Amino acid sequence: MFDISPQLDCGGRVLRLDRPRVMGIVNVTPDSFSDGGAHDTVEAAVAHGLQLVAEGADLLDIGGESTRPGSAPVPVEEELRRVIPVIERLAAETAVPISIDTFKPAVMRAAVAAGAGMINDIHALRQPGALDAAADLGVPVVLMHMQGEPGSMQDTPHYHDVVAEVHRFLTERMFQAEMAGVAKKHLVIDLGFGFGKTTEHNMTLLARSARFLDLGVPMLAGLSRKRSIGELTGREQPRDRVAGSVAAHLIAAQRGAMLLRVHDVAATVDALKVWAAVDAVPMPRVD
Ligand SMILES: Nc1nc2ncc(COP(=O)(O)OP(=O)(O)O)nc2c(=O)[nH]1
Repeated sequence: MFDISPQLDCGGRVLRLDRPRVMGIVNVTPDSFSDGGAHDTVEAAVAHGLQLVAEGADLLDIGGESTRPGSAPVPVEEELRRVIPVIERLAAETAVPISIDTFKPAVMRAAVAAGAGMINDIHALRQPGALDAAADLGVPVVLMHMQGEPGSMQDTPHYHDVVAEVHRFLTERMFQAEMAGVAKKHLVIDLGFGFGKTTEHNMTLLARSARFLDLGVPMLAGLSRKRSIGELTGREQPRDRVAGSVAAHLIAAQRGAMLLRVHDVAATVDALKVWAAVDAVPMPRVD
């Protein structure tokens, strides 16, 4: 139906998109909303990344700056200090693609030089220099929708039609990326759950996420342990939101997401195995 690329070439490490793939989150931050401080040393972050691969993660997403609502910006030198040693070690010690979760061009460039094979940019390459960096680096890049800035995005999110507005934004960012020289085969889109959106906005986007398949590129879904899951389930603590997160990501996969960005890899991998077994059952013949 849509000629979505069957794989992503992540700096020589190929990620086949024959089934939904699990992106394990490694936050090397003191203040990430769900696991801040748990892995904020090189050793702890590397150990956590290796653990996620052992649990079945198909790729890892390394982040050095929390983007939770109300988060404070991190200087580029500090972000580099946090993530580069971790990327170097994980790129050497595991064979899965490594993604860098950053919107700073300097961090993108240093991370790819250190062994990252994908850029995950919550600002969709809108920072000065980011489009050129992505074009120069020639690796897949995730373009995510955000309304506003992390510091204030959850104050009063408002849309006339959230699906149409997010679709328009991603269409425009894809156009800008391709005009700057980023190959379409390297583009991934992300609806940006929780980034300037109420729970109602998030659930509307999740329900209609198949609407975005006409953009012709893989879609990433990131709902893991987020506030909306907490609101729907009554689970105050992010670590208690595993079941709700797995349910949301299974729905995202069923509606076309090919990359699932999660904290709880083992639970997500298990859920996808059950889904795959059911999905493999041939449709009844219609004579
Ligand atoms: N592409 C993409 N990247 C993201 N990066 C961070 C977070 C926020 O989650 P987390 O990393 O767990 O928390 P924090 O930003 O506090 O480190 N969510 C997304 C997302 O939904 N999509």
